[in-house]
Amino acid sequence: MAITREGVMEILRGIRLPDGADLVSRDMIRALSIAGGQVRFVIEAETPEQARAFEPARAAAEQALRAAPEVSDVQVVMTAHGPAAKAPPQEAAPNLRIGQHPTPHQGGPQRISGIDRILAVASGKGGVGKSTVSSNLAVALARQGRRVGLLDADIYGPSQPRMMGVKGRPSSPDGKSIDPVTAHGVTMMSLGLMLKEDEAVIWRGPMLMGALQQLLTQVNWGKLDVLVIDLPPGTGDVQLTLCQRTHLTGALVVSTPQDVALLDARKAIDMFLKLKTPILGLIENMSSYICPNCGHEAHIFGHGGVRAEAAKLDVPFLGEIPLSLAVREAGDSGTPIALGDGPEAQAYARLAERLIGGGMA
Ligand SMILES: Nc1ncnc2c1ncn2[C@@H]1O[C@H](COP(=O)(O)OP(=O)(O)OP(=O)(O)O)[C@@H](O)[C@H]1O
Repeated sequence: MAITREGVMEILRGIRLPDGADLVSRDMIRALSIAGGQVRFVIEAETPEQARAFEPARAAAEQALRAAPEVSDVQVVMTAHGPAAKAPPQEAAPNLRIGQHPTPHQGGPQRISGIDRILAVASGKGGVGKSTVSSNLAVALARQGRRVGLLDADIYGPSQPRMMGVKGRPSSPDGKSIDPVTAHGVTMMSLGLMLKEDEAVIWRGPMLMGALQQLLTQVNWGKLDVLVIDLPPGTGDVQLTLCQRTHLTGALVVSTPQDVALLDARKAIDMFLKLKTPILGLIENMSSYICPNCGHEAHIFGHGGVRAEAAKLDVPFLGEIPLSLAVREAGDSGTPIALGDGPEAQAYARLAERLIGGGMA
């Protein structure tokens, strides 16, 4: 018989932290997944120091679960929040307004204080997996010890709250600045958290630019090694404003391998070239499909198109992410696949390693 969620929690209640509390009463367990006898979850500490102090508890949790007869394999990952405070579950300051006209701007692209690098994740075409890549890349970078922020700038269709499993409004201590939320070791902010569910954004360009400016400058990001920005698809106002006003380390362009997506990816690349934003590379998403039943590999959207395009345009090819049901399910359930250890998580770990190795993250 497989172990249940309650069974796992019961075992974890027995693991004492240095101050006598336990992992469950402290609400530190995230992304618990039980598949057959395999148990995986994340322990989310509040600071890197706390993560270090709680390491013996992580090891004890793994050992205690392994000893359970219904459990065949255990993986427990410890992640730490950035320095930003965890937001209380409800109520932002009622007088905080998101969506305003932008303030006048002089001079070239500005740096954001406390943030060392900014990566913009872009795509020419909608639905190619840009938001999925952004959240998973953020998680993979955090797992490799980076202090990571994730800004959902997909203002018309913010999907990061769902993909990162975050609910509730961020708080604002003074009606001007906004405390971001944290999830899976990543500090994050999305316009989706400031809107009521089902509320549509019906702003014109200037309001959009003002909202983006607020999200970049009024959020208490704390010290970050890297901020990942999930852009809206295409080549519109948000991209233009971001590249002109903010000092970006560079852009990562996500595409699926088929020609129609590549055509639009080329337009996005052309835009970044014109705006003099470095293109750090192309990522092929939904690259190949491995049937979970028989292991057959199928190339539903083709394969290798993005690598070939990168060679043609003389920009780096950063890697392939397979098309898999697990990626979609993980995104829908708010526990990005990069938290696990399967082939998709490994693809993201390689991508993160490559960016860190190149000084880009
Ligand atoms: N590698 C993958 N395998 C399977 N499903 C995927 C993969 N990547 C993304 N998806 C799924 O495809 C859908 C679209 O992905 P996502 O929202 O990330 O795309 P997007 O490019 O950000 O879209 P939008 O243009 O709406 O912002 C989601 O349901 C997501 O879970």
